[in-house]
Amino acid sequence: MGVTDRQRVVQRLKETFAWRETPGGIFADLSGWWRDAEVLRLLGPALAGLHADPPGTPAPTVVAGIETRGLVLGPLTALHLGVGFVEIRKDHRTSGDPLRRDANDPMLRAETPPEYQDGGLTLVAPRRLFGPGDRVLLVDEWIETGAQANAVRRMVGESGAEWAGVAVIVDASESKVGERLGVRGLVREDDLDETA
Ligand SMILES: O=P(O)(O)OC[C@H]1O[C@H](OP(=O)(O)OP(=O)(O)O)[C@H](O)[C@@H]1O
Repeated sequence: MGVTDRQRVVQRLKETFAWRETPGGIFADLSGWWRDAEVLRLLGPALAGLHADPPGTPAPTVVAGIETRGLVLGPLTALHLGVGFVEIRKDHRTSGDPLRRDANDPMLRAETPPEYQDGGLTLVAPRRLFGPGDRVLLVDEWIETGAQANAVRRMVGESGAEWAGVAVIVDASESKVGERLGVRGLVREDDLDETA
């Protein structure tokens, strides 16, 4: 992706983003991003390109994405990299899925801290989907505390695969979290003008 395309997608991301005031507080409304054909066309290459920094960084062999938005952005990025995609599920949302309860298909599991999102989250993925020899790039729309990305990194480590970092649209992480997890973002949260 050329510099111009990267600048263009960042511009469109800002233009189609909205902070919405609700009775529960101010929330980021990302629906304008997915509705915009140009954002959708440019996001995969833009997220894939983040990982090539610094130049010479070995390419990922697989992309992973956490539900919900990672299931959209991960495949867009994987398509551009020419690799496959692994869905990382939230365990409490998979309780009705018999495939997640198959003893012959063991799961990698990792928990966030218990105070995260009022009680903690357990992330799961089938163990057979990545392992030694793989470099796993996590793709997401937003990173803040890094709790979910850190849980995925532990799953990747347990599998024997290598961690290739996180490519994200909005990096709202503290610098020490970003450095520890290898986060690269298209925009910082501060770039999303509150008055947009
Ligand atoms: O850096 P962190 O503090 O871990 O936060 C970032 C995570 O939070 C959001 O997921 P969320 O659980 O809100 O996804 P949802 O759309 O499924 O509710 C986002 O997609 C990241 O996965």
